[in-house]
Amino acid sequence: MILLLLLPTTRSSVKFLVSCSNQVSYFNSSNLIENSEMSSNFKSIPIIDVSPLLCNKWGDVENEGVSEVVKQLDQACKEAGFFYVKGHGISDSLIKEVRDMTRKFFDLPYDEKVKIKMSSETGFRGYQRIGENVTQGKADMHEAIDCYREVKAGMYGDLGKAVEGFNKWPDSPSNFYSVVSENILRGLALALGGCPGEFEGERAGDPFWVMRFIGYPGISDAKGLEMPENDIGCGAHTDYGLLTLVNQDDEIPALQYVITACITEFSAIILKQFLVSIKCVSKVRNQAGEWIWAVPIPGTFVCNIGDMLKIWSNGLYESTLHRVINNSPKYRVSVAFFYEPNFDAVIEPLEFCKQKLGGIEKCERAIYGEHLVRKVLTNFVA
Ligand SMILES: N=C(N)NCCCC[C@H](N)C(=O)O
Ligand SMILES: O=C(O)CCC(=O)C(=O)O
Ligand SMILES: [Fe+2]
Repeated sequence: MILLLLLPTTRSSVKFLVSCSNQVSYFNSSNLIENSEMSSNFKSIPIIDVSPLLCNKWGDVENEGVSEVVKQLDQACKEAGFFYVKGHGISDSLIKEVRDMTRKFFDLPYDEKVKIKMSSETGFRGYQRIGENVTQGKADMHEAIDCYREVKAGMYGDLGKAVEGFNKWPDSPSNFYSVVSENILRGLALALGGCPGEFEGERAGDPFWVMRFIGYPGISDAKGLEMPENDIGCGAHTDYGLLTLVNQDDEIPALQYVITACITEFSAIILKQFLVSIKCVSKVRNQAGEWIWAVPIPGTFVCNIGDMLKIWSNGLYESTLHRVINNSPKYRVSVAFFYEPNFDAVIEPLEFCKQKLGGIEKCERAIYGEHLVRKVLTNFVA
């Protein structure tokens, strides 16, 4: 399958995205013309076929297919910071059905939607209106339904009180997503140099999963494509747990990541000049990063690492900064599944990850539930 998309990014430049069977590549038109050595500014985002992880019985980790995926996962986490997942075994029709039912819900009149309103009384489960979620001090242009692993009263003591409650939405798709996530995590455990079961038991044997059904309004026709990119669907953030799988609408590029390592092949000066030349400076997060569109590839999930895997890996894997901007006139839906540690798990750099960095502990310890509750309590307008 070859898919070619032209994305208008700024007035003076167009980004080409080419997706073929195992990678998405992008390059910038202005640079292409000036630079005959195309390879130096050509980067690719891997599409990883995780099927060997899903059919593995995990007794035999020497399996050739598994080693190959593990290598790809390791490279993707160290270089791009996110990747596409295919070969996950979830049918195209189910993936689409989940988005369709989400779209149907958001199509309902506000009075209907608000019947399953999220509040502190529901343990932050349920519907939140456009602008209710706040990121970096700004109201986000999205509405959503949040579901969490259900928590009975008293289950996690005082810390768990904020998230006690039951879901306001059927949680059945979470079972499928859990199986895929669990197996990708086994691959990541191997990639880091541990055993496949590293994140089971007390660490993430009872994952505090989260599922968000999200809707992003399109820009109105009157504004057109010249609208400045300030209507942010979801501001720049990292995810909180282990790994995230995003089921995003086909044909609407809106999710963007910062690539942290890939760009080290350019010198920072050349990169800066290049970004100035395409008037892209405001999008730059740091010297080594630019915003990259994670264009939708039907049948895949976009996967990124969260804050807790960053700590467990001692910073070998970064929790990748990302944001959502829906510049299209169409309403966009996505369903994000977050595979997280146990609510009460203590997270500190794993010994074998510390060894890889000369025995130095690069990340501070955390308790997952504390991290989550801190986020949840500050994520919404009063
Ligand atoms: N990982 C999760 N649950 N994502 C929810 C949206 C992230 C944005 C949130 N306001 C924030 O600032 O984190
Ligand atoms: O809608 C998306 O593509 C991503 C959503 C996201 O990043 C989040 O909810 O944490
Ligand atoms: Fe996110």
